Amino acid sequence: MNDLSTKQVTFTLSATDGMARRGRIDTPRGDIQTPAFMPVGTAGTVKAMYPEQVRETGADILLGNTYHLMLRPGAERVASQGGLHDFMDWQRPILTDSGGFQVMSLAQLRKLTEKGVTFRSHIDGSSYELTPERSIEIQTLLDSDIIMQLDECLKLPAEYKEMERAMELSLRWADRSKTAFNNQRNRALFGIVQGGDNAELRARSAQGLKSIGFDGYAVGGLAVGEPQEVMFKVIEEITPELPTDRPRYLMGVGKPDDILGAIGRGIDMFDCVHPTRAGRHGHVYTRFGVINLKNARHRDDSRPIDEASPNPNCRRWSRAYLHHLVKTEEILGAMILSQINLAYYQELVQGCRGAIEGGRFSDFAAETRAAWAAGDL
Ligand SMILES: CO[C@@H]1O[C@H](CNc2nc3cc4c(=O)[nH]c(N)nc4cc3[nH]2)[C@@H](O)[C@H]1O
Repeated sequence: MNDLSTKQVTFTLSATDGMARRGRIDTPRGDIQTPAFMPVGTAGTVKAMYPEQVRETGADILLGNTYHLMLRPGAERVASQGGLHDFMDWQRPILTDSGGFQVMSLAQLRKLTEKGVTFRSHIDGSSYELTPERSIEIQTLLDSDIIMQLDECLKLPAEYKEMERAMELSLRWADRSKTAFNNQRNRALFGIVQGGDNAELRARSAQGLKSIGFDGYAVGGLAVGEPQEVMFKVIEEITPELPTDRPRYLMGVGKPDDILGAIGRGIDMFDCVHPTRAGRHGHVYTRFGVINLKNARHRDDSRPIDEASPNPNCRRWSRAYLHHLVKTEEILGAMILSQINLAYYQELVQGCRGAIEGGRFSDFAAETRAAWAAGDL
């Protein structure tokens, strides 16, 4: 294992095309080509995938989830096993969220104070306290390469006063997170912009985070049920407020159309459970749009998913067989469709990277959307 303690995390912007950006994040465990899609490995596994299969789809980085790992098996236990990379045998970069989102969405009976959040586990009801300091400690115990501040993510729509309160609390927690991070150079700390769907609150949040100073800036508080146009409006208002020489990460997004639109509005990094969750539910993503393989119309269809796809799994089996696996809830169905969906997401962001380099992102986006619309599914 090389000495990770001396190398730094740095971002290099190599090309732009309108608001779209092409770059690279260098970390001690390898580099991340941006725009990047990060598969979600919630409990230390990208569901139904071997780590090497995740890599083969083209992923440079995956997500671990602080909330889930803090509950089971516990951050100290992962640390005693050598950290999350060795525990799951994924030796490339990992980004961990701070736990705040899942506390708000999964935990029971939580109490939010200035100090942090006390909550009861959704698994066994045991109680925990998550503070900005403890979240940094947990993510450091996991030996994560990119860690997130603890924040308060509000569901939308929300009242102005609520959005302001949560944004200002998140800013104070950003400051405490930065202090607790103690300027570790072998990993990065990202701040998270909050402020709901209010441009002025979002700008104040970005300004506050910039004055504290972070290695990257996430846009939080989105992909929480708001319409796509609301999400896009917030993004196009906030990205001009963010430093150009730091990565921008849109948390929890999204479907292919969301990702394409957000790249065109200046976002560099994405994560979403959608490709793997949809795969487990029989929905497969292709160049021609999404196919619901549960539908009976596939049961006699001998065609493969996409015979022109670079992914062998799109050519190997018939839709009839995949329909059968989905209907019988066979484990292999979840495995195959998760791999196909993750490979498609990587194909999409790889296409965006090349299009931005070639100054043809808007054409690429238009061609991609046209193929989705015209798809002979
Ligand atoms: C709507 O679909 C559900 O929602 C999630 C995706 N949407 C999402 N928005 C997020 C916002 C934040 C945030 O503001 N702060 C922090 N720290 N982490 C976040 C993580 C986020 N993930 C999926 O889990 C899915 O279940």
